[in-house]
Amino acid sequence: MSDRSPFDVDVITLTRFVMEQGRKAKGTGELTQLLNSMLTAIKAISSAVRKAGLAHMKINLASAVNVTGDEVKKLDVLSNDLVINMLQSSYSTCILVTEENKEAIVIPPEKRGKYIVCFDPLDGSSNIDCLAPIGTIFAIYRKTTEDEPSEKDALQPGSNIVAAGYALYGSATLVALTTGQGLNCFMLDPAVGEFILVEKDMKIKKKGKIYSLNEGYAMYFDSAVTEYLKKKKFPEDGSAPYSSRYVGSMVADIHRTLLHGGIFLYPANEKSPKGKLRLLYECNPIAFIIEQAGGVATTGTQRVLDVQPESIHQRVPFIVGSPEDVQEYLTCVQKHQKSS
Ligand SMILES: O=P(O)(O)OC[C@H]1O[C@](O)(COP(=O)(O)O)[C@@H](O)[C@@H]1O
Ligand SMILES: [Mg+2]
Ligand SMILES: [Mg+2]
Ligand SMILES: [Mg+2]
Repeated sequence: MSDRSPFDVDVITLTRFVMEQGRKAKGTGELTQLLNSMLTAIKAISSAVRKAGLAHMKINLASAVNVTGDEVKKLDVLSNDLVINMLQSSYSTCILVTEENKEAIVIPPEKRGKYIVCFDPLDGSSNIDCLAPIGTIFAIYRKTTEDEPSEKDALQPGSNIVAAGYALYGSATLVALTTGQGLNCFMLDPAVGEFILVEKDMKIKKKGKIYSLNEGYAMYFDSAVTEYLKKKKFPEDGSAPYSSRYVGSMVADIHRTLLHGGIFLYPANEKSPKGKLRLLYECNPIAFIIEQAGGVATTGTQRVLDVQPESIHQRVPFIVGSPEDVQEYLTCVQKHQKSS
């Protein structure tokens, strides 16, 4: 049909994209199975997120808190169950690590595959009730040992990631996905129930004009963060001050940073000496994604993807974004390290 037709009859769907990547990699198809199962869970979560208000799913579970001390709202639990069930039935995973389960989940032998998935089923849960954007984050690793699968298999540095992605449930539902050959974005077409390729090989700007962090903790920030923020608000070189944007859902803040450039910070502070964000299912996947787009992700003292994890819910300080912006922050860190 002519390319002026309103209906694209050769549209690149995420399912098609994943199959093509799998063919190129001459793989067994197991990663394709895994990614398609993850996408089914994301579509179901997207549908639940959009119905939550009507289905009274936002009623807080009074007493429920998860292992990292977050109050667990019903949508968190539903999203967690969806991802676990879809991944378990994909016959491609052996270990699952999720924010909502204290222990790693060991897949029964008869359903096992070679992949480990670390995921945050619902990111930004404090924003569910006010209908602000929320997301899902995942990172996929290969099992590297022959012995019985255990939590240890998930304690790999982020540099071992095979594939990583996030879903953003905003004004539309978007999936950003990389299998290590660049970052691609797909938008859900609810009429078709498929994710359509909208941004190929996405790259972040070298430098942006937006900084993003929760300034409510300013009295707890260290001197490097305090100095960095002062430079953004009162530039000494006569340039315009940066804008401040903070949604409080990391996926939303990261996607804006990817699109417009700039820097996102969840640094260590007096109240949270390791920061708040978790290495395995928040910082590593986002760091992998940002590096695929030409950005930088640091703990302030080392590249995030080089951190050797010691426990599955460990937290790290997380500073990520445009290379020149992150470098300017690191210069402040080095200056204050020298003077301390
Ligand atoms: O409210 P704070 O301290 O600024 O923390 C906001 C951060 O907490 C989070 O909501 C933590 O993620 P979860 O909602 O998955 O626990 C991030 O999405 C967000 O960046
Ligand atoms: Mg939480
Ligand atoms: Mg989260
Ligand atoms: Mg979460």
